[in-house]
Amino acid sequence: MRRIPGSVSRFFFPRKKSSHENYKNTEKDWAFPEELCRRFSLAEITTATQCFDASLFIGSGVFGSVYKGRIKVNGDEDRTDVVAIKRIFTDSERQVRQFRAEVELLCQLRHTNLISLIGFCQENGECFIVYNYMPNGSLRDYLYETCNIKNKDAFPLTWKQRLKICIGVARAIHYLHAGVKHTIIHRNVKCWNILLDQNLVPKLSGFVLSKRGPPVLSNALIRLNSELAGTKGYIDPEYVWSGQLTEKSDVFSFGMVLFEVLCAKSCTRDIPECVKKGDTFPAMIDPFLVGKVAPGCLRKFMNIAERCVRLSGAERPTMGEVEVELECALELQESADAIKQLKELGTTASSSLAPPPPAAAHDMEDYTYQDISFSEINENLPHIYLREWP
Ligand SMILES: Nc1ncnc2c1ncn2[C@@H]1O[C@H](COP(=O)(O)OP(=O)(O)OP(=O)(O)O)[C@@H](O)[C@H]1O
Repeated sequence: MRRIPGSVSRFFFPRKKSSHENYKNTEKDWAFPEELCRRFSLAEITTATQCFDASLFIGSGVFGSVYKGRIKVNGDEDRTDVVAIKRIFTDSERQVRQFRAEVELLCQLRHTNLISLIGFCQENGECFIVYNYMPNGSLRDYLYETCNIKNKDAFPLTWKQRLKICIGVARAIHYLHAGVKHTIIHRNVKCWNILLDQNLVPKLSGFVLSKRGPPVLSNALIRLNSELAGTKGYIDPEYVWSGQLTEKSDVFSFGMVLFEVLCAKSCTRDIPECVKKGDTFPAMIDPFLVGKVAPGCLRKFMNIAERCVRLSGAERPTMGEVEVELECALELQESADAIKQLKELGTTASSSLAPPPPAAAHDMEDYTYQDISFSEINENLPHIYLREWP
């Protein structure tokens, strides 16, 4: 049985010493296919970020610091585009390798629900990745890091907005697993890596840990022997035990995201605390959603989430199945809302001569959940969230 290194924090990496000291200055050794994306100069990056001015700093993650910037993307001299520039931490050879791998991977992918790579820069020992700027930040901000919310008008996200975000992310992961020549396993699906554009369209990001598998030829699961990497709380326990990464590892992490979306709580911190206290469903559901989610839709959504986080990968659905079932959950919500609205219109019309204005979903009477049995999911909650690490 594999053991996670003692210093478990957000990420798991076995540490490897750099094999040669000069790794930062190897930009010339990188035969990067430049026709696939722009290579920016360090001067362009410095100008774009006004010398990394603190006012343009967006935030920092494990792999680098992100700045908002303005840069000339096309040849047009007068036009600059708003971008996000990640200044990669380059303390080790591993980080430089990961930077190159992310650039090489992202420049070959195109999907509405994936973050777009605009270009990169590697110069003077510094590495940068330039992405499309996402004005609405990350899904995490809207669920449980609400102090970071950029657009207060969009908070709290409605249930249908959340469902559409989940469907978009499921499409992106399905594309990675089955829509490209070589299957890609993201390995770090989490709410922080789901960015939202101006229309709240989700864009999956954070490809630094992604792994490319063999060509997609059959329905057989891709199994990659890979060193352990991911984020605690989202990482597939089967991958932790076996060291074998499969597409189902992304399915597990996505299942955790689904629970976070429903509860507006973090699966690494808040949900385990609630479960320890003995909280159960439906009390764990985000209070803003209670009564707004149609019972049929809730049943379907919880069923998908519960199957995604099963201990055995073989028992989890594929991302294609998850995508279709989430679309079905959205249809269930829309048809329940339509029926309820019609009923309410009928009641009001019969008690008044003037035709009432159409009721918005949030004005309608609340749904109730007494017909749903939560016992199975409630029994499983400790197994899902209070798992002992091997
Ligand atoms: N393209 C982007 N547009 C707007 N904001 C972004 C973009 N990419 C990242 N950010 C924001 O920059 C901050 C740092 O992001 P980064 O991806 O480096 O780390 P993270 O997602 O917080 O964590 P981790 O490194 O653990 O994945 C986050 O607040 C993130 O939402």
